[in-house]
Amino acid sequence: MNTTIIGYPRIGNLRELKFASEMYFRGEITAADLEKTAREIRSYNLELQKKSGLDLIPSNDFSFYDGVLDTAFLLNAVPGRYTSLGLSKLDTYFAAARGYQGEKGDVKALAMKKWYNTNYHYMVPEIDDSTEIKLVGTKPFELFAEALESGVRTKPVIIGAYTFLKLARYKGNKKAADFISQTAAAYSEILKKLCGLGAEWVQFDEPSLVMDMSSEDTELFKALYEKILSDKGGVKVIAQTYFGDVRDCYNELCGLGFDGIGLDFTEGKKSLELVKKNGFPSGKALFAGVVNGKNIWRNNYATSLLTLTELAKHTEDIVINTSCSLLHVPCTLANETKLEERCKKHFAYAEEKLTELEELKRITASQCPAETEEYRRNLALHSEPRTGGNEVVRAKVASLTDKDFVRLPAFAEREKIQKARFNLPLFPTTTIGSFPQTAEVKSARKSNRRGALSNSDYEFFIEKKIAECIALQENIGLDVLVHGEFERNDMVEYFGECLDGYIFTEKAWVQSYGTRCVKPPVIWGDISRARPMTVKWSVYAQSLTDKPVKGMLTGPVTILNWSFPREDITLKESALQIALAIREEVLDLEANGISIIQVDEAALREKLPLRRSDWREDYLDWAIPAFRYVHSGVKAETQIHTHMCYSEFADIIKDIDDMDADVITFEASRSDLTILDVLKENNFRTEVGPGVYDIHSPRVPSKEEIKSAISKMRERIPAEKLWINPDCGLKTRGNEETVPSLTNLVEAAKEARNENC
Ligand SMILES: CN1c2c(nc(N)[nH]c2=O)NC[C@@H]1CNc1ccc(C(=O)N[C@@H](CCC(=O)N[C@@H](CCC(=O)N[C@@H](CCC(=O)O)C(=O)O)C(=O)O)C(=O)O)cc1
Ligand SMILES: N[C@@H](CCS)C(=O)O
Ligand SMILES: [Zn+2]
Repeated sequence: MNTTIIGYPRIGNLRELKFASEMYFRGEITAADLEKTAREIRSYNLELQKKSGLDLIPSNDFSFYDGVLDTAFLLNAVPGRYTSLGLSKLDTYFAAARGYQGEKGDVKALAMKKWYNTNYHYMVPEIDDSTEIKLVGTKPFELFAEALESGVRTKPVIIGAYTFLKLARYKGNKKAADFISQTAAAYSEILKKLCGLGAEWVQFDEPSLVMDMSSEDTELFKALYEKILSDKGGVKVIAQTYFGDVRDCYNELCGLGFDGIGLDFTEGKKSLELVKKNGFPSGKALFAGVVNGKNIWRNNYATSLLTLTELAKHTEDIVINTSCSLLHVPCTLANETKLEERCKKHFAYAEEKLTELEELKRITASQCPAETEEYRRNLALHSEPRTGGNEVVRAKVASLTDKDFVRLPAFAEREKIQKARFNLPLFPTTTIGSFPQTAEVKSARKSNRRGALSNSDYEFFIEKKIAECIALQENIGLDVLVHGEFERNDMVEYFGECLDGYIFTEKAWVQSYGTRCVKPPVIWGDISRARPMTVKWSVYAQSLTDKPVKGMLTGPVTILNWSFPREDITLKESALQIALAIREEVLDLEANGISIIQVDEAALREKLPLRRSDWREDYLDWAIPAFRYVHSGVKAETQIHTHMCYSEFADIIKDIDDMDADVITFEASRSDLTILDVLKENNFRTEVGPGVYDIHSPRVPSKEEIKSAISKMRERIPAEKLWINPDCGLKTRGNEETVPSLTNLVEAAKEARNENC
């Protein structure tokens, strides 16, 4: 059996691409400097994969921002508002990714959405009636040629035609089906060009095939590939799926002219069953995703071997693969200098997963796989008992009953009590929590970690930042304040560091979007709250002002979803353990005089199963109760907020209402406020603050722009339920953007208030 991977992380072992790109954005380096860093990362990754013995190495998995955006540029699906700015190719690309505000114009970024069930985000291509899809880009060809020059005939990786058309947003009357001919022609041309350059295999990523598919979807998929594959020249094409199984189109997939089919045997609940029941077409290669591309635990060779052995009964041509791109795991364990060996030996990041593939290859090639050294070592590792059990926590979770998940009195009564208590103006203004994590804040934290800044000096520094933040918000005139989250490196990692049962890493960075990375903490054992985590900071902030300051927590589902989870207990069990800990913190904040508490569930939607039939049992039936448990013990007059960003909420809007928060703030501005109609249609009960401007872009929104967003909101949301706030936290912004943006926001809210009188 040969080996391959679907893609490798592109940020660099020490986030070199992030730092170079951000320097480029600040005008500190040239485009050529940035390109040089990019080339170095690609070359390093190529050599590493070559050395690991990987048989088929991907190319074009590199991106300056996002692979879907790259595909839009490749296919000429770029709105005129970016191309007409008259910027360089690279700057036009970044304008679409981040928005542009400068001497050449003022344009918002493309919408950004969660990439299936991951914490990676892609840029949503926009297609209108005048879009002409055709091959205009050169990146896959250049990167193939670059690798070939280094002696590697790579497997170019491109987002597939079906997935591309499914992910695009259609702004005119035309729909995906109207673009079949153009798109197929462009993809055929890509294949011909790659073939001409000497490619043997090309991988088309088609994760949309693991979603529920209507008959129209199947038709679209077939129509595209019947055309594309009818004219592919000598190159072999893989349809690479991931994040689930292809139960709705397995037969169509097998019936089309692909040379390879990539299936996910980690998350694909029915992948093995599909092959066993339907067989696998002869003459095609099965790319078997058995090494988990999303989690950091060492592969269990016994389990993988079992799958591969089963598959071998149906096909001789198996390529051992990862379950998805390694984009979703950190680069290398080599930089984890502080992780205890007893833990580290259970971990495999991207680089170590390459070794796992090589070992699996050796094991499967052996006459007696179970006798091989690699297999035995792996078996011993997986047989070792883990420490970290907490019987008290387990017993508490086991003893929860229905009434623990119900907050009383009911929403309507609480709403009245809270209106009287807070006496806020119409359209109260607030922010989502974080204020700019400036270089000053990051470097103070870094000094503290290194021991150069004492704990007391660091705490003094954080207090100073909180005081500045409260004064700033009072000056601007916001109604409900926040402490600014300066003490946090990240809204999940911070809690991981405070909770027992977690371990955290040093350099395990994973790309979240563009240049932004996260370092997910690892759930090692049972979770419990060792000590108060946020009370000190919230109480200090509240002591500085008469306005309410929101206590700021991350909810259990988000903490779980943005951590590397355990695989030895269920997600539900971990979520409830975390919920116990966060509930203790909520009650502690309340007992210490904090009257409004925000529990962020930014990632609630993220791990919603991709197939509707799995939604309730596999997820919502425990995720919504986990949140409800966190706040069911607070008094009626304590106001509970929650916040969500970067997801489609429409189809779970009733479940979101059922979280029973008093107020929810949503990401909305990058999605053109489409959520508003859904709120209206569903008679949404929770008070709501749909974001009035996009914080992930450096643009400063004008007062008029914010007023226009508020007007749209007022048409659909009862005035007494509407809050005014940005889309998400301000941590990625600078003060120079934050202050004018919030000033405009408060002015716009005031004007709207006056108009309402
Ligand atoms: C809100 N979002 C979040 C998601 N996931 C999370 N886990 N957290 C989130 O907030 N998903 C959806 C959205 C959008 N996604 C993101 C993801 C990441 C960021 C972000 O701002 N990331 C920062 C890193 C944050 C962090 O951990 N900072 C640390 C370390 C800082 C650092 O890099 N230090 C350097 C030196 C820096 C210097 O002084 O120059 C070093 O140690 O070498 C910290 O602050 O201590 C990023 O920069 O990528 C936002 C939204
Ligand atoms: N309170 C967090 C939520 C981000 S989703 C913040 O403001 O950064
Ligand atoms: Zn957010």
